[in-house]
Amino acid sequence: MQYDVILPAAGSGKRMGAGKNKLFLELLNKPILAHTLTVFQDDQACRAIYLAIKSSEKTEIEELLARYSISKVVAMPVGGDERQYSVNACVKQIRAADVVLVHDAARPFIQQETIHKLMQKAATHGAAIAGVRAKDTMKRVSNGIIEGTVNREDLWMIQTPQAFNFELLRRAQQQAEKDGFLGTDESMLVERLGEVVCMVESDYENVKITTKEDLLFGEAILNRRRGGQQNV
Ligand SMILES: Nc1ccn([C@@H]2O[C@H](COP(=O)(O)OP(=O)(O)OP(=O)(O)O)[C@@H](O)[C@H]2O)c(=O)n1
Ligand SMILES: C[C@](O)(CO)[C@H](O)COP(=O)(O)O
Repeated sequence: MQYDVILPAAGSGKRMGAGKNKLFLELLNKPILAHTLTVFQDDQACRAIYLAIKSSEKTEIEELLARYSISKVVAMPVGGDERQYSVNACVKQIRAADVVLVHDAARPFIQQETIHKLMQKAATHGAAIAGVRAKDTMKRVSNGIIEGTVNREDLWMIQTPQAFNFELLRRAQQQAEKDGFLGTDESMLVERLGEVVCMVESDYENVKITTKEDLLFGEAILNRRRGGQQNV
């Protein structure tokens, strides 16, 4: 079984505060984007990569693909002002596919085991997303006042990849576009169609590099993996 992957990489990295797209920041002397691309380049189950980019970064990304021998990128559409629009720009480039994964390019630590579980679940159930159980108590707050505590037993922190039967993903994106609906992940677009979305437990290392603290965590993860240290 194979899958195609959409990697939205057209963000601005505002919360990182680096003054540039955070995906060009390096972890152990390799750009975050290169780390993420390498995961899918090295996965024999990955047939093709669709990469949403900023038009101003096209040359830099082409140089990065050459430097890291990334040959599976088949399209680099220009992304939109919102993550959802960047993903949709890639969806519109795909003529036909069975299972398509959507994965934040800012999540370089995804493990192949999780990817393959998602691919298989989406093939049989239509939609499956990665996540981990909430570790902190979650509360609703209004104007600085606690309104209530959410039952943590049912709460998951959602990640990517999010895997879909391609026709379902395309239909969900088309309906959201028609309705002017903007979500924060692809699962929301499928949920609003009334379709079932399955949860696949990922791991706490699959963080999205968002603020500068995540860079410290990320380098620690890579050092541990390179050192082969399991229980650190
Ligand atoms: N208009 C956008 C916004 C985000 N992304 C991508 O979606 C992923 C997750 O988005 P996020 O972590 O929010 O990245 P940024 O939007 O760059 O960060 P910020 O919100 O801090 O600006 C990233 O790989 C980012 O490049 C994208 O392709 N197009
Ligand atoms: C898709 C996502 O990574 C799931 O947690 C998250 O919603 C992306 O949010 P962002 O603000 O676009 O980074």
